[in-house]
Amino acid sequence: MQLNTKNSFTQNLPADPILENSRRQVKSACFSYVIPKSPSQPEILHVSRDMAKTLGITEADISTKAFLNVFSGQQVLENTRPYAMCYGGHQFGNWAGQLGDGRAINLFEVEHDNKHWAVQLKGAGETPYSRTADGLAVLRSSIREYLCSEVMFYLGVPTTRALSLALTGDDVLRDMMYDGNAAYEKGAIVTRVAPSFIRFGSFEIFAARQDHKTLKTLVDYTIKHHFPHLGLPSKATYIQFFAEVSQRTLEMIIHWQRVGFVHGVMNTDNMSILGLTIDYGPYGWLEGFDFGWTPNTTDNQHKRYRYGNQPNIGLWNLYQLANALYPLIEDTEPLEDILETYKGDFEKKSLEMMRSKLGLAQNDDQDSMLIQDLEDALLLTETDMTLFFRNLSNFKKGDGAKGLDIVKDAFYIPNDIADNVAQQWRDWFKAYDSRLENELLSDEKRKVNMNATNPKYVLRNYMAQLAIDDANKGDYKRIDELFQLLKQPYAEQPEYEKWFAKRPDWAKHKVGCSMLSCSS
Ligand SMILES: Nc1ncnc2c1ncn2[C@@H]1O[C@H](COP(=O)(O)OP(=O)(O)OP(=O)(O)O)[C@@H](O)[C@H]1O
Ligand SMILES: [Mg+2]
Repeated sequence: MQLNTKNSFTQNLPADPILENSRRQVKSACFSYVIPKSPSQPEILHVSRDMAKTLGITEADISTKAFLNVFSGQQVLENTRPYAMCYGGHQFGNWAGQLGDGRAINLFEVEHDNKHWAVQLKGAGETPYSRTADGLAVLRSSIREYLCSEVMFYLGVPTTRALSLALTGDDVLRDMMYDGNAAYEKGAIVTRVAPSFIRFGSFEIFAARQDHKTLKTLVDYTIKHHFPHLGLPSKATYIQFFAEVSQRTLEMIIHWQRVGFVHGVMNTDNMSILGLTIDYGPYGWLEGFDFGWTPNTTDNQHKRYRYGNQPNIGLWNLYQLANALYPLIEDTEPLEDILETYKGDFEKKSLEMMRSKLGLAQNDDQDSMLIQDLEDALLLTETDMTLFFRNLSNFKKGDGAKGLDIVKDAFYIPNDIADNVAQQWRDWFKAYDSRLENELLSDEKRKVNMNATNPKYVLRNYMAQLAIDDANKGDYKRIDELFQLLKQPYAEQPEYEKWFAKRPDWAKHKVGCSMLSCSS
């Protein structure tokens, strides 16, 4: 395996001088050197071929001992030096102090085809940032992270990627529902890839410690390496930097809303500075369309990170980042303007996104009303988001009276739609139908456009759980089946039609399907 490795992060940023792998507060440094734990019986379960190719890893490389060793933490490549990054974060609205890579270990960077990637193992053992935990990850959460990050990529959502999923051969103790029933589970490692894993919390930690020198070093590094088009460091450049991060964050969240993805733990330590979805923990996919839904049981009470609140939380998190950058800018006004812009852009971009889901290429002043009425109707009875929007593309001009039949499959209890609900839907379809009269595209063309924005297949919560249940029994075929299916989430793929269906009844209240804890 010939990788064109680089070490720009460690070469350009201050290192923790202590080399011992013990838990500690790390000051004035962006990272600590650390060696991954040696797995006792590593095994590669799945590899993302596209991702491998992007890094310059060939098909032949994938089956080598070197590939297994490097991406299970067994072997450190020559001329590379693994490290864990220091960051802090606001968790559920409160400053949590130093967090850092407690179980992520960066291996190296790779340059290939003029692109620069950071490669890291998640679950490869303890680091100075592990606090009270073990640095490990279990198979169930690793399958979820591995599949979902690649699925998001194929859905066109900005995201960190995954290269491989490996078993370590070691058991890991977890109390999955935090109810005193701890049990051993299989340990696993996901190799993650992104241009950078720097988070909002990477900056917050230095601002909180009033270490403005290291803060500036990290901001300048980030701009030079990841936002080079913004130019040399200056106050104006820092403001531009914040504006671009805001924009990217908003764009990412609008994509989440489009596909029905609920992140589940939008703490500032889980916000990428590049606007990539990061940390696939207790995330979930909407089944019934519901602004109030979150899969994360830890957040059950306040539902801070519910579907409908994600854009607001994006803004809240950007406030924290603005506070962290303030010492370098010393002027609140431009930062406040950018946050105001986020609010306006959010309205604009949500409307654009919903228009595209409805196949509306023209602008009409009444569209926000039409969309509001649709959202009201979707909330009346449990209505599957993915099925609804996908089936809506079969609607043809003049179909007003048939609308309900066209989307009927999306209702969880189709035979039990109350008269007033049915009436509300009929009214909505009538309005939609007359709105379509302003559209210039043919029914066929509109359908093509809608199907490019409304996925036919997503990683439904129960689908990942089926793959996990099989994997816990030693059968890994379902991981590959879902991987292959979700590489083309917008394509019809008739051979996979069985996955174009509502959540089955058994999954409604099952742990791992509708409920997820942070235990991973
Ligand atoms: N098993 C663990 N061992 C050590 N540290 C952990 C463990 N699980 C979580 N942490 C740490 O707790 C903090 C919050 O955890 P969170 O669940 O957001 O992250 P994560 O899933 O471990 O990682 P990432 O954000 O890199 O995807 C992070 O600092 C993380 O490294
Ligand atoms: Mg995290």
